[in-house]
Amino acid sequence: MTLPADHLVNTDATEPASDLETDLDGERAHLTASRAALRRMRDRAEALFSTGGNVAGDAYTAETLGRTLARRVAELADDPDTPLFFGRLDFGSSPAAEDHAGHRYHVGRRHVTDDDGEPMVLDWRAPVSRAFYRASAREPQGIAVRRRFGFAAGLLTSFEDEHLDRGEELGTASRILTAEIERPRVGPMRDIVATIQPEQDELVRADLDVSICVQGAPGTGKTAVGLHRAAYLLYLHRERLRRSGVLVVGPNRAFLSYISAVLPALGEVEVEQATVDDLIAAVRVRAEDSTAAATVKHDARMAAVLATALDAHIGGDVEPMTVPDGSYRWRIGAEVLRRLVDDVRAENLPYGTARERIRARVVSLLQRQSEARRGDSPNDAWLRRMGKAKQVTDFLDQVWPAVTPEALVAEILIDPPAGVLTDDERELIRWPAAPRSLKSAKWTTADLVLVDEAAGLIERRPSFGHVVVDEAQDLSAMQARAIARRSEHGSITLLGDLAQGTAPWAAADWRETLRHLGKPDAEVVPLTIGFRVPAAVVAFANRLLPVLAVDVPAARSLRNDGGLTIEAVTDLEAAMVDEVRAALSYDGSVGVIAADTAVDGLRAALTKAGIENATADDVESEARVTVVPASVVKGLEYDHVVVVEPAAIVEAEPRGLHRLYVVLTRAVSRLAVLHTAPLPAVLRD
Ligand SMILES: Nc1ncnc2c1ncn2[C@@H]1O[C@H](COP(=O)(O)OP(=O)(O)OP(=O)(O)O)[C@@H](O)[C@H]1O
Repeated sequence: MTLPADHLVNTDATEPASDLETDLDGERAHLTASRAALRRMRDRAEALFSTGGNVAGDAYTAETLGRTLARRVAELADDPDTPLFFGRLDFGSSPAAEDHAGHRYHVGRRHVTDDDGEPMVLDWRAPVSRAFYRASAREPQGIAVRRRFGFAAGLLTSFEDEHLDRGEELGTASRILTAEIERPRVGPMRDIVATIQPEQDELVRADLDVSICVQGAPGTGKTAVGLHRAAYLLYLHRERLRRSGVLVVGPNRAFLSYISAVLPALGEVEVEQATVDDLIAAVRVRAEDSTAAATVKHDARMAAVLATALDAHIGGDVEPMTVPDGSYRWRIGAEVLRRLVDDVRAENLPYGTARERIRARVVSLLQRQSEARRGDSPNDAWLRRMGKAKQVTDFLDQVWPAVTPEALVAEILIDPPAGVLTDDERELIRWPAAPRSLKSAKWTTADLVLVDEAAGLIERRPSFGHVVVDEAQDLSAMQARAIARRSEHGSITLLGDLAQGTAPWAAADWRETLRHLGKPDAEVVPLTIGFRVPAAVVAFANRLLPVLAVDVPAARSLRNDGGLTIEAVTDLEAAMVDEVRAALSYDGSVGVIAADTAVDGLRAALTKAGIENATADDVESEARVTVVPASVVKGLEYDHVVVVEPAAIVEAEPRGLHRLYVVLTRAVSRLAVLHTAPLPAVLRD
């Protein structure tokens, strides 16, 4: 197929159109050959997978091999709608080209090799591919020509060349980049591998042991950067991260559904994605706190309250111990036992680990006596029996009693200790009555952070190799500590925007959050190019910034298209239905955003008008219209956004203006604001 010349974009005006078409045909042939090679790779992997069980010696090896091969088969899946490659690098002959001088590489989503093992497509994460994202006219990094490909429905339709060796560079003026950014959104979030920008790439390719905090205005690609960094790190440190794991933390389930397809599309299927509450849910939530009570429970001082309360369990009176053992009786004096407890205490272990350490030391003292008397070493069964001996357990229960996380939290909620909290704060969190049992306790969402903190004091938990935390401005100190416990030996990518902080405890400065996360020295890096929100909409939303009391760097929108309408109406539902109908005449998704309490009414109005609509967490829905409560819209985006009654959104919560800022920055193309009540003063003309 030959395309008309205007489909071809090329910075080299000296090249005649027919040459460009020949070039394009050559690229299409390479695409077809690469797809065929990928299919052969997959066939081979599948054949290995089906025989893997026979060749592997034992069941364990067979299972491990099976898992590896199954993942390999999944990795090699070819999606006909996503291009196998999106770029090409032609290395020149300058010294910077090193071993690649004169070589040409296609860059894509995964490695594809021909039957001789020669690369046909390089994975975007490979070291050579870095130049695709970073090379510039000023620093060509050995590249003579960088080519970007334009695709439509899986078909290669155009390309753009930058002769970096001749000082040509398109940067954000690239038409292929612009088309990608302006492509209508449908369904879940997509990957951005073809168009990662240099400032983003620097973050994506940061080393595994580096923790970073990214502060970026709405739509600057923070989420995209975090997910691509996870994929990059998994590629580079596959074995290490498979053992320890990679975790992505998002603000709510609607957001997690929205981003859930990005990593699998990049071949990464083994990343855990969770909200903080999911991550720490150890008890069933059956009640809600007042905001004031929750704010106390999320305060960092609660860590000290719990630690002190736990410490108070240690150190009852020590009596000498006598343990019967057949015809023998072993004795340990009080002084020896007291010293043993003090020694373990000085080791600063988690409480439960320390209790077991004391048990082990007592058994070892008994063992020494037995060896001296019997002349041989006791077996494992004897050691276990001594460890469980009533006298040993009684001693432990006396000096270091077992405590469960729930019991410890219940203790401080039944009678909040004085010392750290003010009297008012203690009354706020006090349970009106002690529950009959821990099972029947009316735990709240905020109690989850307390139970998790208590669990962390009692038992150390395994650390992920890398944790990506999105919308991190809303983390409370206690939530940050919960994440710190899960990333103690790993690194963190923290993503957020202080201006979008809506939680009562939202961060005012990143250093504080980083300190609670145990990464006080992580660099705070700004992202400043906006890929989502059109400039006119950004300008409107930015009028709120001065009243949000945060110090954040301004961003520049790459989008000069799009539209903004603000309309005072008398019938909100009718006006909303009209707006949605108008939006449906364009391509792309439509999001209606309103105060949480208004959502059901708006959905009913749409349904009555015959317009199919869905909720934000229903990603399977075919409906183009989604009605989203303002409280869950963070991180999401729609081509057309209809915001209904901003005043109600602002009034619904203490940080309502921050919420409105989030709501107004969800639009990719058009934003319509409908109101009956006056807009907040700063938004009025
Ligand atoms: N380099 C890029 N090329 C193309 N599209 C991009 C690029 N970077 C980001 N985008 C797109 O811009 C949109 C916004 O990105 P993303 O959701 O990651 O921003 P964000 O900073 O997390 O926003 P928010 O603050 O609202 O959560 C997404 O559709 C994303 O795919």
